[in-house]
Amino acid sequence: MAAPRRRMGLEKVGVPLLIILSPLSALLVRPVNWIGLYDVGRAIGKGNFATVRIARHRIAKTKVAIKSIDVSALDRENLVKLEREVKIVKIIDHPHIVKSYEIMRVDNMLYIVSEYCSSGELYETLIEKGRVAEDVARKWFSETASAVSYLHSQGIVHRDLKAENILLGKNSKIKLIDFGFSNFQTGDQLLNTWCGSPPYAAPELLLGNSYDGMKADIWSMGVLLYILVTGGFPFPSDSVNKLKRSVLSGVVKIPYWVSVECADFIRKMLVLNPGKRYSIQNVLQHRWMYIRNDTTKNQVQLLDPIPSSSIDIRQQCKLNPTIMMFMQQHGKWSEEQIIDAVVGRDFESPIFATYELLADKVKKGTLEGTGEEYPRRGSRGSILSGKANVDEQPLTPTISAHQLAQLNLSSPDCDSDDSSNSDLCDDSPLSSMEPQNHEKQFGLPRGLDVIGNRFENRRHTLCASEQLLSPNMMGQFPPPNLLLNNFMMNPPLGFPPMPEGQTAEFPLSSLHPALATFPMADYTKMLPVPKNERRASAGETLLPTNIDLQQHLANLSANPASFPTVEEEGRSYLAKYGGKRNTVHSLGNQMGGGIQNPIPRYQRSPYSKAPPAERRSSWASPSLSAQQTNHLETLFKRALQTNNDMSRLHKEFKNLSHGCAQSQITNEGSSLACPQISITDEYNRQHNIAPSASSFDPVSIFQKNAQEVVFGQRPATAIGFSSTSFSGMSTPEQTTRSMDDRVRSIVCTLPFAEVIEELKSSLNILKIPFSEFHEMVYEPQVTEMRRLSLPSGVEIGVAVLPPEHKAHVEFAIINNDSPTSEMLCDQLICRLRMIDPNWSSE
Ligand SMILES: Nc1ncnc2c1ncn2[C@@H]1O[C@H](COP(=O)(O)OP(=O)(O)OP(=O)(O)O)[C@@H](O)[C@H]1O
Repeated sequence: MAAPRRRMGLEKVGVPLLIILSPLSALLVRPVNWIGLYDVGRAIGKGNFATVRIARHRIAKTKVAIKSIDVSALDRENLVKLEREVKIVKIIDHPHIVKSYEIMRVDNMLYIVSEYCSSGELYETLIEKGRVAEDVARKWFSETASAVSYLHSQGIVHRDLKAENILLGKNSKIKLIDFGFSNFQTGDQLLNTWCGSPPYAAPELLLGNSYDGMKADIWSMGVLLYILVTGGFPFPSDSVNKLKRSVLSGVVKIPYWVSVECADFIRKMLVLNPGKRYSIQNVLQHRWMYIRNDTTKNQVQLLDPIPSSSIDIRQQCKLNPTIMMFMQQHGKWSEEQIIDAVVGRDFESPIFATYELLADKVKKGTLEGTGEEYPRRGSRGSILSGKANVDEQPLTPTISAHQLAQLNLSSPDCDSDDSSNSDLCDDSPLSSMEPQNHEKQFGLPRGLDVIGNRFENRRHTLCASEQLLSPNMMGQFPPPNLLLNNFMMNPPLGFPPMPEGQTAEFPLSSLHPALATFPMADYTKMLPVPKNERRASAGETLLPTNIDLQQHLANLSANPASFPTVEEEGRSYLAKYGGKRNTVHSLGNQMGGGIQNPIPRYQRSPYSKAPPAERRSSWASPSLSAQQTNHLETLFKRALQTNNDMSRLHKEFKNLSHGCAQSQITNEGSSLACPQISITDEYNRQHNIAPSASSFDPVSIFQKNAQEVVFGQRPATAIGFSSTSFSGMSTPEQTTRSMDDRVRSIVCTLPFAEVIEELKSSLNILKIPFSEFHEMVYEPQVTEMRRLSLPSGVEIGVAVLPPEHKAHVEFAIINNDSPTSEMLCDQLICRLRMIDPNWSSE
């Protein structure tokens, strides 16, 4: 039963501060809710094997986050990862990476103490607020890029970059966390271990190839930026196989509201071929990062090169005498002890952590105007002389111990400043734990009733021995897809073949001699575990290797499932979570604890807050229902399985089209919602097909390249059959349409802006309200399109299109049969013709 809820202050520890600080008394007296020099409060996060709790350092009075891991629950791969994480967090130091202060090992538990970020995960913010404006995205993304740049410059790859691993600190400052999958990578070295979260995984990882971890990080950054500016995943899918297929199709659909520069930037990061994908240097230099002056200023500041070893620089500095004195008084440590720990960067010593926490406090004091310079760790010189290398005259005005005390040693009662223990004395059950040993308090899996509701939906990163693919999912490989097959048989540059056996990337023995005796796992041989063990992000064995994939493709099932559209995902997401602050995950660890969340994280699409108008990706192509789309897709796939027997497909489409006339297969009852072939803009671009080319014959393209037809995944995408030539504009979901009399087109020779002005003023004169939307046409370069949307269901699109680069204007009546709409279109066309004698019709 959960302990009674009551507010809990530090005084509940019940042991005088000085006694607590004595190392001896710490051994003898172990109050119920502390570890080392920290008073521990509620849980603020939960991973697969870790629980993260807020805590407060007793001397510095700084809030910290303590990640506790029960090492005895880890298998050897996770043990290796944990030790690697420990090694990496000790050496990294960057303003946009969560700073670690201390590593504690007590019995079976390992504790990582780090800077506390008060504003939660970026992911939660996105779920709460939906997509963000590009300016905000730019700030967050550039801070992330700055952190990644630093890591790469240190030869470290993160390998699990995602919105869930980005926290927001004070002033919405980005702080990167979770180095559980990080590793070192030097030169041209390739990595083999599968790490990360499927929606963020680079294609080379999805294929199980060796990969360049830095380029894989860039792919994840591309996904991150996409999510920031669209609120949805670039490759929405409900299984890893579908995700893989979607990623490998090479199609990245970017909603019209995303700026040209940003769309270009995203595409440069989401390049299939890692050899051609942006590097972090390219990322930092992309023009989108410098669009606004005020942000540019920030960028320069943020992206200033961080010294490759900031630690070296620190070591040239002196220890801050005030802090030293303060520590000697309050911590009862000798000068030598402090110097040894600080200069030696002994993360396993509370002295080092105390110094660092105090130094950061003082630094904060500087920011608040105390004039103090950043006090740094001491130099070895003082140790050689047997004396602290402490300035008699401290560096620039140093705050006094008294000031420091005032700054940091606020009352232990709950208050609102950083040093407050308000989070420690919350009324969560953990704060009022019953007396028990600290292992129980920290490490063992607890029921969610104890942890608190926030974690019901907590997501995890998957580890090596966990798995994502249920046997079911493994059986759902798609039908032979030409693109995918080609890709695998002839991997493009930079996709080396999968090695026969994979090896661990980190020498076990360098972590601990005993680890060298562990047999290494052959990650390729791991078996799938049941579906209910699925995790949100995946470890080494979660995806089949290249070889597995080919095997699966050879044995592929004839039962392909369909893609849900983003719209569908968004709808079901909203229906389930209705804009509430919810994060979703599949909880539980391998040891058996936890709750199963019904929806894996990669399945979700936080396509939440865009107004309905914005969710429409194509201005004049009404959507088919999910069922209709599924049906059409099934027809298509069946045709593929019968050796491209298109005649049957044609026949079936014809039947479907008949139904269409009676509005039986439409959403809106409009004949325009009849099934049509959707051939993406990417397809057209690749094949240099101009939208107005009369030779464009979707049927023959469909027949010849049936396997290359990409089924859209976004709203308003239609697939189907049409035998007439294409007419009209290329939209993100370019749809072939018949020359329906409900669609009128005209090509003007006037400048784009003038055409728009004329249309708008005509509508104003006619007192017809309209909404104006800026959209992008991919034709073949990205071109701006303006859409005027009338409540009566008339949509007007204007774009300057090649080859003549003239303003194409298209009028479509999308959801009514009213003759007034047709008259209105005629009237508007008439006005355009009057002002443009050189107009032509399409
Ligand atoms: N420094 C911190 N400040 C505030 N919250 C934190 C901090 N570190 C971690 N958290 C919270 O705890 C959660 C789990 O932390 P972390 O990702 O490091 O654990 P993990 O075991 O590696 O998780 P996973 O299994 O998902 O990889 C985070 O998502 C975050 O919400």
